[in-house]
Formats: sequence, C-alpha cells, structure tokens
Amino acid sequence: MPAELSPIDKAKFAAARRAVDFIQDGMKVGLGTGSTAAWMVRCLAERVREERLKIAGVPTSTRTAELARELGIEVVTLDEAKWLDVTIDGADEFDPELNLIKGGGGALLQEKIVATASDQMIVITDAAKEVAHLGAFPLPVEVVPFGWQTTRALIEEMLVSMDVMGRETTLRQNGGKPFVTDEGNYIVDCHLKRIGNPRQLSLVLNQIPGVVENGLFIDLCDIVIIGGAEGEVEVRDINEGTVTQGRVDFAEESNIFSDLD
Ligand SMILES: O=C(CO)[C@H](O)[C@H](O)COP(=O)(O)O
Repeated sequence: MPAELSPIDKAKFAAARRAVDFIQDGMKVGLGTGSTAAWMVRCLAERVREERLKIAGVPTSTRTAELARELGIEVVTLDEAKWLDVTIDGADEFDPELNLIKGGGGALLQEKIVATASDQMIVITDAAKEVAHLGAFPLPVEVVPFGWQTTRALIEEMLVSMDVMGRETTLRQNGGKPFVTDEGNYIVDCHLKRIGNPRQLSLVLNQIPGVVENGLFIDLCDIVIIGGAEGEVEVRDINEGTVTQGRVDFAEESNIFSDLD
C-alpha cells in the first residue's frame, strides 16, 4: 500500500474492498459516485480481471462511468439493465436506521434512481459519517435552472414549517459559477443542522415545483459497511439485524495500489 494513503482513504478502501465480496458472477451492479465508490470500482475491476467475472455495471455519474470503462468493467445503461442485483455507493451521513444524506458529489439524482432500481443497496463509509440525527451535513436539493431563485425561496419558506434547526440555503458553486449536475440542473444546499423527520422532509421537498430530487435516502440502504484505517470492517445489515466484524488485509491488495502508481 502506498505510504502516502491517508487514514481516511485506508478506511474508505477497507469498506470498499469488503463490499465487493458481495458481488457474484453475472450480477448487474449499480456503481456509486465519490471517493469511496471510486475505491469500490477499482476493487471490483480487480475481481473482474482476476476471476474473469461477468459483471454489468450501471454508473451513477459520468465520472464513475469513465473510471469503470477505463478499468475494464462492462458499462451498461439503467434502461439496458432494467433492474439491478445490488448498488454499492458512498454516503455523506447515515443514521441508526440507515437513512442517508447523499449528494455531496452532486450525483444524488442518478444515485437515487439506481439505488431504487436495485434489490439491495450497500453503503460504504468510514465511522465519521455515522450520526444520531441527519442534518449536520448540508442537504443537497437538485433544482432545475429555470426559476431557481423562486424554487430556492419556496424551499426556504417550507423549511420554516419543518422540524429542522437551521434554514440557511446556498447555491452550490463551481469555479465562481453554479455547479451543474450531469442532468444540467443546479444544487441548493440546505444547512439544516438537525433534521427531526427526514421522511416527511423528503416528501415535502419533492412536492415543490422546480425541485427534481433531494439527497435524503429513506429506506433504501440495506447494509452499511464501515471501514477503519487499520483494515477493520463492520458490516451492519438492517434487514437481518446482524452486525459482523472483519478485516481487510492491505498487503493482499497490492495490485490495486500498484495500478495507481
Ligand atoms: O453522494 C455522493 C455523491 O453524490 C457520495 O457518495 C458522497 O458524497 C460521499 O462521497 P465520498 O465517498 O467522496 O466521501
């Protein structure tokens, strides 16, 4: 393993490596977006190469599609795949019920569509993203550019009546311009601090005209895999009610790291 890999990257790698053990030959797999998901794509590509697995991957962003293709994973569209066996993705926050905030990387719309079209969603993460209540991480809301300021005002007005602590919103920027998603939309980040009722907030947000989708993932995640910097991994399965501990041996994964050099 390269010495320069930070403890957080080691933790993300450990979770990602454990997650790809869930993939079997012939599966259709949703490929998430973000730095943790990128580790998962690298680990999956390694299994595809070594074990000659036949996998069809449905990426959740152009970034992930490029990485998957580059590493030799067969990429298909969701319409071609129709339904997926499993999606593996990162998250910005998760709570004890495995509800999530996602969209820090701006890919929440495709991520939510792909996760919803999967038998199972596995979230890979490090321990710092576990919270008692969602909301410390700003909640991303994807809005169409047409009339976005009106949509933002409606979001702020709606937040007044919701069980949240903060109400400030910001338009996500990229190099001094609005950040534009793969679907050509903008993102309004809502700084809520604490979300009392994520399920209700998600429903209400999506009723505002101009809102395309929000970053609350409710009842979508089945398994969370929490990685640690020493290779330790905890697998929590909300449906089975099980928690299992394991370890990833970084030395055994040297091929993945040598590919990075
Ligand atoms: O939702 C996402 C992208 O839209 C990511 O999964 C989330 O932001 C976590 O990213 P990272 O693994 O880089 O911490």
